[in-house]
Amino acid sequence: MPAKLSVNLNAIAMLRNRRDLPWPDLAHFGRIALAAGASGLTVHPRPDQRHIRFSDLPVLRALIDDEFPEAEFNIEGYPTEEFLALCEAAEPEQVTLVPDDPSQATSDHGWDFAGQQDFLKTVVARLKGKGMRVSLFADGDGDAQAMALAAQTGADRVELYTGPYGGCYDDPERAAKEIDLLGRTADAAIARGLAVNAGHDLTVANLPPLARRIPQLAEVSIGHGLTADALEYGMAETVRRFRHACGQKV
Ligand SMILES: CC(=O)[C@@H](O)[C@H](O)COP(=O)(O)O
Ligand SMILES: NCC(=O)COP(=O)(O)O
Repeated sequence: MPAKLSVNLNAIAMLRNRRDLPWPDLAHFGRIALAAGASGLTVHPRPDQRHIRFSDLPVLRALIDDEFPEAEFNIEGYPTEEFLALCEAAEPEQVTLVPDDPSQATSDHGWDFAGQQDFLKTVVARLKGKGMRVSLFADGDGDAQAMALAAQTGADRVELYTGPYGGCYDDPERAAKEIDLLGRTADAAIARGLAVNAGHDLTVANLPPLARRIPQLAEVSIGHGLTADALEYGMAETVRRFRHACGQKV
């Protein structure tokens, strides 16, 4: 089965937050994404709310429940008490736990499954006890032992961190090495009974080779590259609309 696409709204939220105005409106763009066939919406609220605001969560939950009941809500983040309470209130179908520090610009590594084993076991059990699927952000470095430890936490899935692969956009040789490592990590995860998601810096160009190497890929969550493409493919029509608003003949 092809991988499902969950559209990450963080980049659109960051654009919105440049002004004290309600656009671009997250629910509006979430609706467009789901109406176009996306399987779900992903958000990664951070403690400073620099992109997703906590108040966005009930709005997006209601959008899915009221208009797209087949779709999934995926909330990503570091499991502080505040984050866990947000998840318990929004009841996403999936929570992706990410070991990011509030000072990080973006997520840039997976969990230390040995060092954080007890902590993860507790958090995974709490979320699963409330009916949420749990995925753990993981380095795609080919470490089979790490996948064994990830499975021992009780999680349902891992999300392979594809940032290093995404960074190889101009270096096909390095990209091939990264795909090999990601593929071996996925093989080890699947052998331990974990399903495999992937995300970070995925694009229309780099996704097909990854999906060929990992045919069991359950879901990809994509925000930055997808938002960049949305701007590109919508720019010409938008300029025409603004020229018309200027009074020009279009
Ligand atoms: C978990 C992860 O990989 C991230 O890609 C993240 O959710 C993206 O969010 P930002 O774009 O806000 O960094
Ligand atoms: N989990 C990864 C994600 O949601 C999106 O990451 P990116 O495409 O914005 O890099």
